Amino acid sequence: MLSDFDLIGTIQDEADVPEENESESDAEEEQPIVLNKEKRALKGRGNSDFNVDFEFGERDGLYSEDWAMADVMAQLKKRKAPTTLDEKIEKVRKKRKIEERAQKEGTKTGAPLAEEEREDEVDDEDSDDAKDEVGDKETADGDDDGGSDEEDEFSSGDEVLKKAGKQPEAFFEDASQYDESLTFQDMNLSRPLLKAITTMGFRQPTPIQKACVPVGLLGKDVCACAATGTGKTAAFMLPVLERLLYKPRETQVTRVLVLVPTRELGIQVHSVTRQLGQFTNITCCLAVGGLDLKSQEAALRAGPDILIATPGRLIDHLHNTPSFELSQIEILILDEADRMLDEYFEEQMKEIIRLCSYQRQTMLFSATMSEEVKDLASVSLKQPVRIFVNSNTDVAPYLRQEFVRIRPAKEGDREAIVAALLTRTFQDHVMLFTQTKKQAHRMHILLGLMGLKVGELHGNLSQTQRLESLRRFKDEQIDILVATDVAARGLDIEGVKTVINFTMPNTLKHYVHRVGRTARAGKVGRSVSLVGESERKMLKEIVRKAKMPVKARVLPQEVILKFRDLIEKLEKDIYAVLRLEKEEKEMAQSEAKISSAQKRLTQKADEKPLARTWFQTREERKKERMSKALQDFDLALRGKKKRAQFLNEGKKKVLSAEERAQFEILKSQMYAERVAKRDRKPKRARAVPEDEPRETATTKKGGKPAKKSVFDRELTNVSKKALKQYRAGPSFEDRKRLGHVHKKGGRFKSKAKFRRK
Ligand SMILES: Nc1ncnc2c1ncn2[C@@H]1O[C@H](COP(=O)(O)OP(=O)(O)OP(=O)(O)O)[C@@H](O)[C@H]1O
Repeated sequence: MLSDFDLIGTIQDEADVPEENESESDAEEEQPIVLNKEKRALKGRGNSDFNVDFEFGERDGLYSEDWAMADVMAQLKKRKAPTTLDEKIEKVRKKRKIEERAQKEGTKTGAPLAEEEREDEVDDEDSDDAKDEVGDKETADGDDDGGSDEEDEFSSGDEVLKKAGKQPEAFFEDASQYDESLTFQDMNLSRPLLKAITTMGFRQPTPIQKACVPVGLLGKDVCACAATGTGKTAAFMLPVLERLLYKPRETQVTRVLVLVPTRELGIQVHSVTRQLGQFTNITCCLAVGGLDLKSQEAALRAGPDILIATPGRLIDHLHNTPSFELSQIEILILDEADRMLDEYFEEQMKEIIRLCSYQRQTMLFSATMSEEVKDLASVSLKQPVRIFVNSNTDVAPYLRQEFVRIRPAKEGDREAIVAALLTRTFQDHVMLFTQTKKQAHRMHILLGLMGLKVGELHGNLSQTQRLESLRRFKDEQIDILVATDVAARGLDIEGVKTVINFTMPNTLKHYVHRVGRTARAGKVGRSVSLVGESERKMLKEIVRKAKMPVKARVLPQEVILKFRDLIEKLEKDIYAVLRLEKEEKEMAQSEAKISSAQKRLTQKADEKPLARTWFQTREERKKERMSKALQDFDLALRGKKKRAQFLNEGKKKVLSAEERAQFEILKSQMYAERVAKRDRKPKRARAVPEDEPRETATTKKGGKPAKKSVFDRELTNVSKKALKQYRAGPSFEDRKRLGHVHKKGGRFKSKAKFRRK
């Protein structure tokens, strides 16, 4: 039955998460019934991309990272909502309990059960778990027609070399092979760094650290790929710190820029950097959104050695913090490089790279790579070294991947299944990913009403709320963190045992990052993803790429029904919590209006704060956003009237469980379609017209002219051909086709006349 679902192992629902130190034996226990040849071979010799003998050093437990976060926490705005969401949930829960008790006392027979009893009842069903047939890998892959071009280009270094018998085109050198016996002591690192490494409990370098640190120390440009949780942060930060120590600053300027896609990741990288540099005098500053602008400005003016930033906030500072510029940047690092170069950050990244010094070392890191990274490597890096310790979309080495099938027309079961999994099987250290902020919020309320300890993390929250959720999850005050993809990349939360995907993520790469929040630093972890009919394609791809057995998890139908029933009964309470939230929000809004009006009355005209500037005008920014949004909808709606109807109606009415799930899936489909379309588009290097003004780091601030912008390099390095073509102007045929050629005396003008001088 399940064989047509392309899975190669089945687990009963009660199967629990293995203890971390049981990873090997557990893997043995749950072997797939049939392994294909490829997997048998892999099992026999271990995973060639990841050294299975490698062990992460034990942390000594004494070290705490709290001090490294202290100044960041001090920047948070202390504004607090009158009541937290959990307090509202508790209020509604209590009210419901009182009502139920009163009802029970009134009518002894036929009364609904108290909530705890309902939960117990559901828990008792554990023993009824169904067993199911399993398919095998051979069958699973039967109708899958091979990998994409991208996969070929970004498969592991060994594979590429074997296949092509030559170096990959865009890269000057491949250094994916590393010296396995290399220790931290062999790396020529200074004593303060070695001391910090020991203090942090790192005993031996991870494979990516062994491969990257020596190359980074040589000052070479690097494009590196290694699985999630394998220590990429230290892999780029150690050579950075060593180079700063080796070549001390002459003037107090910022020499290293690390760009990250999310605020939380910025805070984390900043904290790791401070820990690695704790016995040095290297200074490090964090400039991410959501934190206090003024204290960031002051810190930037002091010229910290290393700056860790998110693109938006960095651009804000570049335009509004006097005397802060990037012309002295010696090392530029893009962490999560494929994300940094995707369409979302495209314009901002162009602006930042343009303002960076030409003479710099550039390092790109991610667990997944994309065409955009390859493009940047070829246009903007100097003879980059390619270090692919893992292939492009490998999941973490000790991750056990499971999937729950959502049957056709049963999309509405998703909430019930997740609730069942979280109450019965995966009760703590769980991250639950949803596609939309709205669904994340709903799941927080729903699970909270069921008595679970839950928090949420997504872009609709204030920065204080976001960090508070993370802290509570790390401190084990909450068991489940419901998050959107904002938490999918880079976050290193110790002890996450399980990642649950409410729907399959946008793309395979998103999947790799989400499930990468568990099974980090050599530990085991588990992912459970709900897969509906329309998401099977991605599942097939995951199964095909998996190096460890992939399992199907089956929940008994009666359990799902019980939870559906429970959710239905809680619907009223969810509404009550949402209403409390709305009331509180409206109240806060009117208070804010009154206080800002009062402020305006008392403020003199010349006291008004200066408006901050941005590299795009308001109009341009709006236009860019609109064009992306339109593209989104255009793609999703092409020939799909049903979707249009759904979207139109969906906004107005209260959605059913089915519709909510469909909306989640639709969101990721829209994204995936857009990415696919973008990848299909032939890429052309941008040639800068000669008359287009080129603003550079130094000319902008009124200094001497800068040497070369990134686009100059594009012109000289890659697109010589494009430049030649551009200078030559459009060909005669092209102009004729475009109607730019006028007949003169019945004859076309000669070709030569249309060539630009
Ligand atoms: N040599 C080492 N020995 C022991 N632990 C290590 C070592 N290097 C890194 N770690 C730990 O491994 C964990 C994962 O590291 P890190 O966050 O840098 O991974 P990553 O590869 O950047 O992951 P992602 O792709 O998700 O961003 C961290 O907790 C880090 O402290």
